[in-house]
Amino acid sequence: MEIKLEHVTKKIKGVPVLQDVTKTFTGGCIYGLSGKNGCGKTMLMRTMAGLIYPTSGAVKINGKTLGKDISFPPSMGLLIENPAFLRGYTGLENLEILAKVQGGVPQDEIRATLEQVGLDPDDKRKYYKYSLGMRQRLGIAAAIMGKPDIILLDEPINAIDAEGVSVIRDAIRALMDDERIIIIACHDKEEMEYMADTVLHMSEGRLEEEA
Ligand SMILES: Nc1ncnc2c1ncn2[C@@H]1O[C@H](COP(=O)(O)OP(=O)(O)OP(=O)(O)O)[C@@H](O)[C@H]1O
Repeated sequence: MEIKLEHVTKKIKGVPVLQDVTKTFTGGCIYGLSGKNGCGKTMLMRTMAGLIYPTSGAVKINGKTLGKDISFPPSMGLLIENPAFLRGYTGLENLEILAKVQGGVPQDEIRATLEQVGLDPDDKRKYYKYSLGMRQRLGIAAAIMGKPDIILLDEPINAIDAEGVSVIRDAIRALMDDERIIIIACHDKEEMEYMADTVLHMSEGRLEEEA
């Protein structure tokens, strides 16, 4: 797997939110994106996911340009902001519905994914009764379910307690292999350094690498 950002610039109403970002992400590494609120982490993730297209420059997934050759990365799990789950269904039911849309993830794998993020697949509570942390765990489960080639997680541990953070960290680590690209955005630099293999720092829409 390879995600190549070539001189990616994004302007919104003339204001640059991404500035000349050039970077190649390859499989076998957990990348962290850190930086202050508003520095462009979410915008960069949206761009890599094909949710927005650059004003100039290109995003290539295994050599194919988003918005030109393909619309979205073909195998991708995404957690950005609040995922839209159905309030009247349980966590398991929500993932089953998503799995159908995505072309089928086996039931035992859905249950295992829920357990991996510390949720009980047999919990009968509906989504609207879930706490903020449980909602976030379900969002992570939805993003990693089916083990997609590219996993983009924007602030995955925001509302999660200390014990949960280590559960989530293990779940993400377990997904690592030579092919998969995992990118996590987190404004907590210390936590980021703990979770990721390489931390990239963003400032005012620009990307800088750290040693
Ligand atoms: N829909 C929008 N219209 C105009 N500007 C926007 C829009 N969404 C974000 N921005 C701007 O783009 C810039 C980058 O925002 P982005 O959400 O990528 O930051 P972030 O690093 O993810 O921040 P946070 O840590 O708060 O999530 C900010 O200056 C923000 O104000």
